[in-house]
Amino acid sequence: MTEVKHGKILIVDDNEDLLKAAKMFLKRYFAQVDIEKNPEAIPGLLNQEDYDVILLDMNFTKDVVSGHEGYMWLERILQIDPSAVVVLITAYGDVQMAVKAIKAGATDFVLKPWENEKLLATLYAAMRLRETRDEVETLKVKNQEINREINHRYSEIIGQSSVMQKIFATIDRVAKTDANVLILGENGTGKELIARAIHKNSVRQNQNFVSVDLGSITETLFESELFGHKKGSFTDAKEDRAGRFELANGGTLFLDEIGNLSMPLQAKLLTVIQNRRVSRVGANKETNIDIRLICATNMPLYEMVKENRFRQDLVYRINTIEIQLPSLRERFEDIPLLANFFLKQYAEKYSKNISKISDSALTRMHKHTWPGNIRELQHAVERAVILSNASVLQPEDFNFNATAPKEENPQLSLDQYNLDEVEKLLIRKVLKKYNGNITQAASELGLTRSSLYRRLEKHGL
Ligand SMILES: Nc1ncnc2c1ncn2[C@@H]1O[C@H](COP(=O)(O)OP(=O)(O)OP(=O)(O)O)[C@@H](O)[C@H]1O
Repeated sequence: MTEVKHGKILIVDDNEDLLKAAKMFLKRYFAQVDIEKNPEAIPGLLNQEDYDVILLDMNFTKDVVSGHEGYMWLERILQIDPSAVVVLITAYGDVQMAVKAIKAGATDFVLKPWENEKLLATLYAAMRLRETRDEVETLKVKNQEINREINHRYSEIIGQSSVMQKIFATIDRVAKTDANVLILGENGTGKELIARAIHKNSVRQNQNFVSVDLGSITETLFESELFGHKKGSFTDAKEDRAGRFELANGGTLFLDEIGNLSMPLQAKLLTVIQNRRVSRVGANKETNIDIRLICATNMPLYEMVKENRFRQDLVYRINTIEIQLPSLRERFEDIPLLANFFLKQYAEKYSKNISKISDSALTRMHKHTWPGNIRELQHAVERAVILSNASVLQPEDFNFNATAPKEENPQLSLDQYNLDEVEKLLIRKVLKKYNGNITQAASELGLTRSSLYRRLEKHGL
């Protein structure tokens, strides 16, 4: 079976014999080989074709050997396509000139007269460079798109209550500093939203914001996830991988659910935060890391310190600035604002002509305790928007009854064989056991937090 040829090469040289010979040889290896003896045609050609490698002579005018023309055309090419891969053709003795050209942005050079094998090897290496540059470009664009999408999702922090106003003022003050921030608050109160807002308003805004849910990382994978690993350092380490600390280098690292870390892992984390250096699992070399650290938890960290379940020295490292987010129950006055904000968002998303939430529905919302806080309100509005056919949302569009605990101590009965009902009862029971703590409930149920959220949503809990 013949190998499929790929790659587009352009050769620009004033020597027609050289052009023909090179084309004859190279077209056996590349999908397209174009030749051109007049460099003035380069801009036009680059507009028509996306060449992987351009092989460029350095002198075009008869008896001129200065190489100036080569530099000039190299510069032009890189202006048109900054990621172009240009290999220069130079005569013996011009090596100094070629080195200078590489400094000016050329990828490599070949000496005239060349050996075909050497030319081929140089072009293959140049092609690989082009592919890598293309991949990096694609990844950059993808990364920007993902960030734009996430930033859009986290773009607005709604709240007029005095407690939220104080939080906004704190964000303004701390964002510009590099101080470590600890955000405390129940599930769904907006801890990640605040962390992203701090990053977005900081000098690190154009660098990565890397979020790690420590509650969902297993003890065995902790080091490899956070610090990275070298290929072969353990069975599943199929290739070298950077950890989250390295990925966040220059930017912000958000460690969510820090209260869930076991004592041994707290010690490991403390060492890295203190030294600001990480070494990948299986590697000897350490890398300096420059991160802004934001941590969050819904656990009572200070009580845990008293009970020796959380290291005091670690708390002191992470809590330079502390932000305590209120539960939704503590800022009922923000409910109409938040509910209308979500209404607008979901009416648009699901193309529904719903303009309002009725006063009676808003009054009913004030009576609800919102154990899942803003996330619960957001889901409640989303569900109502999907299910309603009217232009104004009414109390019955919200699943308030289902949300109120129906029985104090839900029991599983042996004659209940409906799997959905059993699942619902079980989730309620476990949630009750952990006072609504999603992370702990999910861990007991053997679920990730997001799959527990999906089930809460499904059962209207
Ligand atoms: N003040 C707010 N304005 C608008 N949306 C908010 C606000 N607070 C939270 N949300 C939304 O509520 C949802 C939950 O917020 P977020 O994930 O930041 O909470 P969290 O406290 O980090 O939750 P968890 O403890 O479960 O990780 C998100 O979709 C977020 O956009």
